[in-house]
Amino acid sequence: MKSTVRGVTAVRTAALSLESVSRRYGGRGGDGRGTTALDAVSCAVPAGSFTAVVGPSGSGKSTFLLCAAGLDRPTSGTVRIGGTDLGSLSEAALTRLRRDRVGFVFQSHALNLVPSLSIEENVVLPLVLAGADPAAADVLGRGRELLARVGLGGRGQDRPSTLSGGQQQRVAVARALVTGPDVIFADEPTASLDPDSAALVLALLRDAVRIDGRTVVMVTHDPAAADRADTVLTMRDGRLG
Ligand SMILES: Nc1ncnc2c1ncn2[C@@H]1O[C@H](COP(=O)(O)OP(=O)(O)OP(=O)(O)O)[C@@H](O)[C@H]1O
Repeated sequence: MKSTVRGVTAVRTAALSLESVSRRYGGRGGDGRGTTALDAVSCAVPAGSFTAVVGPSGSGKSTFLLCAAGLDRPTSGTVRIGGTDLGSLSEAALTRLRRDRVGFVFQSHALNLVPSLSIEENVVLPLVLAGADPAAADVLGRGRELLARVGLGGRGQDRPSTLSGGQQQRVAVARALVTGPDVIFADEPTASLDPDSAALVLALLRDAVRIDGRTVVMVTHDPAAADRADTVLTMRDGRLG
């Protein structure tokens, strides 16, 4: 099945699609009593692409990410991840979808990792939460493979606090990849990093797309980060412009 979104013919296999998604806070919006943070936003993100979402402060980027990732429910409209309509899911099913089919990299490296777990345990946490045995050879192997991939092969037994901010963000990217998700959402993943660490994190996200065929959607204020994307979506006053 095909549908037309913003004048672009989008196949149903888009990794992520939004159809006329609105999110209003605290009132009806447009009448001075509330805020329309997202205003009938439609877009289709093809599988295997890297999309940056940019725009001025308050334009709705975070709200876009929260709704697109199933962390918040839109007031109206439809969000699909891998063809699944998030609005049709119960809270429990939505939680499972976020765990199994979505990866997250947040802005603050301090918030990304669980301090009491080793780095390797952090990487495989989504698998363990889904019921995998943390001691199983394939789980351990996957964790080690991904840590080697992000250049931290020897650090698996260490705690996150022993790593630099940039190294912690690289662990967060490894964890975001561990389930082979439909979409990886990254919210300002380079905001707290020096330029060299930021470049490394962006290269890893780029490789996730180029090598693994993953789909990355990244909110950023950083022009250098947006430059690495295939597509740049610009938000203004809750709309894509
Ligand atoms: N929980 C909330 N309750 C009420 N209003 C909100 C809420 N979250 C966001 N808003 C409002 O929605 C609009 C869009 O906010 P949002 O955080 O999505 O913008 P942003 O582009 O991510 O901004 P920034 O770049 O500063 O992080 C703003 O007017 C904001 O004040």
